[in-house]
Amino acid sequence: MLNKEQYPKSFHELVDHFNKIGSTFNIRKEFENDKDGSRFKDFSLETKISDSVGTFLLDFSKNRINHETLQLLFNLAKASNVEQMRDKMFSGEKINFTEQRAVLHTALRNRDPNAVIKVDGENVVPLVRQVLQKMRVFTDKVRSGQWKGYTGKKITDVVNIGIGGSDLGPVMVTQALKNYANDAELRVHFVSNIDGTHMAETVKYLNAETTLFIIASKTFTTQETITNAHSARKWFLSKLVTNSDEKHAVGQHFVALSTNEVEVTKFGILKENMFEFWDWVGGRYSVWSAIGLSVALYVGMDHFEALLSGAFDMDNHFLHTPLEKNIPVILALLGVWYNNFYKFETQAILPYDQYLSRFAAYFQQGDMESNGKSVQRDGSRVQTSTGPIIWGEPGTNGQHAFYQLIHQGQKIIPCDFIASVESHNPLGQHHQILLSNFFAQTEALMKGKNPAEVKAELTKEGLSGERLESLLPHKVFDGNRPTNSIMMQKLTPHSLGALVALYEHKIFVQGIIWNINSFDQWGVELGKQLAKSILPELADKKPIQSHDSSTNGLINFYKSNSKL
Ligand SMILES: O=P(O)(O)OC[C@H]1O[C@H](O)[C@@H](O)[C@@H](O)[C@@H]1O
Repeated sequence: MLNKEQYPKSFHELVDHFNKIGSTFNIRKEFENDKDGSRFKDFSLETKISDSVGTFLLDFSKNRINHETLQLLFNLAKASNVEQMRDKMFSGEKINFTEQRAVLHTALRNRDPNAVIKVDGENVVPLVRQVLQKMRVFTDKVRSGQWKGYTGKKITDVVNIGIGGSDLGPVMVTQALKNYANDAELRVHFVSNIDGTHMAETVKYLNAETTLFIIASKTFTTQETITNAHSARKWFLSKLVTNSDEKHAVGQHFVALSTNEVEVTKFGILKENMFEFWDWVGGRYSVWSAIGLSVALYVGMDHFEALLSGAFDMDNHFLHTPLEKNIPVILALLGVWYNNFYKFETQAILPYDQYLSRFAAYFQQGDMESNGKSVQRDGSRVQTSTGPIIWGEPGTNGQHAFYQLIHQGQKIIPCDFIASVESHNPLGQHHQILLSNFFAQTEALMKGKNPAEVKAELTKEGLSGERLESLLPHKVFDGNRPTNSIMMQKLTPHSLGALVALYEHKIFVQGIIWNINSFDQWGVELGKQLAKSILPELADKKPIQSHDSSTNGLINFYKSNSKL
């Protein structure tokens, strides 16, 4: 039950509004009554983000909303102090109060030459720019071949060892910007999983003489990353000839991205080979920091900085556009409408772009680690639903996998469809076929197919009588399934930066409305703690009794069957 005092008046007005229209609202009917085509005009935004990013079109007309719904949602955003909290975040206030940290991934991509952003009285902008400059010098050296491996050869392969925010961003962005890279010259690989298979399969065909390892870890204490880093070093050292200078060789092949200089140095990585970032950069927002080094190596520093500029342009849109025209705010509010009033639990992100194949996976962490919370800022229990379950795959692959459920399942899945007008690979008719699917899916999800339409279709196919009647219900589509469509001109470093920042800000706005701290992640701790206590128990074959019967049973099964 909602506690009336906890939610602003606008929330309760939305409850009433939902009770009035929620169960009967039909998007198809709205379009059927939309004789002058105003629904698209009223519920879409064509916004030029900047010259370099270009125009984003957000069509949100295929949602279960009318003008009143939107107005009430904007009221909710205002009553929740979204604008004030946004300004606090950008100005470096410690809004991540459980960790007593500022939330300043936006400072990493601030391109204003005169910007001043202070944390504890210190302007962080010069620090950010120093690291960017260091990244430029380093990436230029590696890419040009000036940086040599221990036998004097040019680096051909980069292995980023990291997990969570120190992996997913670089994985997603290097994939997205593959067109800007040259795999014949320099390839990137990612090892995240503690499963030895990940490391073993990655280094299998690599040449130690031409491989550079990046150890990416904000804390430099993450078990998976540090274990993988030690294994990488062991593999690397095993490839050296007997009289090599190990320390020197490691120096040429291992660099670190971290906030923790002490641990980096302990590992044996020289300070000059450490690229620093700061505790006010959250792991899942760190691709804009030194954590993006693998991206910069792969596509070059100019393209990496273009990514930052694109994000900065979206930051400015978010900062300076009234809520009613603010793309991240609108996406966030639509999500709140479905999450808190319709009680839809999941949200699919469906890019019609092979380059964005890891985009949904990236925002699984971005969204679910940020807003998968149950406690409000004052420590009391949240009385409504919070972060959605995020999932998705690129179209058209998803169409042949899980779209059946989206079209005809009992669950309603609001979906974001993302596509570009132009393809980097205009192979024959491929792009038009891709886009025809992109357009068709949201139309089909909205319209569905009613029994009369199915009947007419089956009759035309020559079916009648019992066969027709028995088949009919199976071919009916309810429709009324909500979608957003986001279109941009082309997937470039600029537009990608803007797109990622757009989703980051969507997550931010929702976190503010739910009154939670979107910037800590205590929920990942418990499993880690328990794993640490279980590890020593796996050292021998002696059965254990220290857990519940299920956990004991599983551990003892392993122990009795392993070759310990
Ligand atoms: O970069 P690190 O410190 O290795 O952390 C890696 C990941 O660890 C945990 O899962 C969380 O804290 C994530 O937010 C983080 O991205």
